[in-house]
Amino acid sequence: VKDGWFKETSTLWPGQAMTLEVKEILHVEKSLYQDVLVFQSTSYGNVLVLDGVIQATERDEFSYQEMMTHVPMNCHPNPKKVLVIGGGDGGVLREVIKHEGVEEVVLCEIDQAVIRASKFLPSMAAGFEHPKVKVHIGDGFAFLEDKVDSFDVIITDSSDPVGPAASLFQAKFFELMKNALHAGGIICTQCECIWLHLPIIKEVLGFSRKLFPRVEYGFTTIPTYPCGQIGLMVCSKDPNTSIREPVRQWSKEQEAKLCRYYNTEIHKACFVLPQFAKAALEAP
Ligand SMILES: NCCCN[C@H]1CC[C@H](N)CC1
Repeated sequence: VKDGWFKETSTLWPGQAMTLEVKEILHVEKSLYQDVLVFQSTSYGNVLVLDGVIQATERDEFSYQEMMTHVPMNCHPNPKKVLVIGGGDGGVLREVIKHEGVEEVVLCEIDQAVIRASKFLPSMAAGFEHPKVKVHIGDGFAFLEDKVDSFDVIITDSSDPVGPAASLFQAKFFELMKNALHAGGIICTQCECIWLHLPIIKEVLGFSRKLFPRVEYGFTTIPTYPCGQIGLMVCSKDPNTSIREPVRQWSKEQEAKLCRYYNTEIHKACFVLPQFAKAALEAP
């Protein structure tokens, strides 16, 4: 933090940086895996930063958490068992339990320090309170090694492929997720940005298309992520899952009560890509 401003730089977005004005530093910790920072910003609420990269701000996190959760969940007819890999800030958990049919959601987070830091973003940490939630501290890779036919939906809410989350962007991990899914199971993974990472996205789509009969790539808008948007890749084991069309939807009133970003129209719209991305990413 310099002159009261936090600057987000990364080799993953060379030559550009998001800066947020800092009101107060709330928490600094060096965990076993990464540097953890929480600060109160002047305009985006409290901000969670891992290894210098913005993970969530109170003002705009709902865009990412809602889309990463409700797009896959509403593609499944009756999701009961849900697994979240990563997501130690609690945001996705908070969204998953909005689906009443869910019986259990397991969170597998490698770094306990992230869960501790999430207490500084109470609207997200609230996700941990629910009786349906079970927390496992460990590596998602190792956790999935002995899981077969266990989950209806798996959401990989990871940081970027540099550091602790690097292994979550490799083909082997997607094989593990596929094996851990029930028949008809659906995965959703954080899948970077079309303005910055077309090669990474292309690679992930490539091996996913070999593993799953249905693969779709979409994005959501979120001011404090690089280039103001982040992608999500949704895959289904069932070739008949449309993914672009939800099989479940809330009423307009329910939607208004439960969500600030997600709705049925934006579920469909998020998969509409601009020409440069469509050309680069469409199946060969
Ligand atoms: N649950 C926190 C979200 C983690 N995903 C982010 C995607 C964009 C990245 N630059 C940083 C992590």
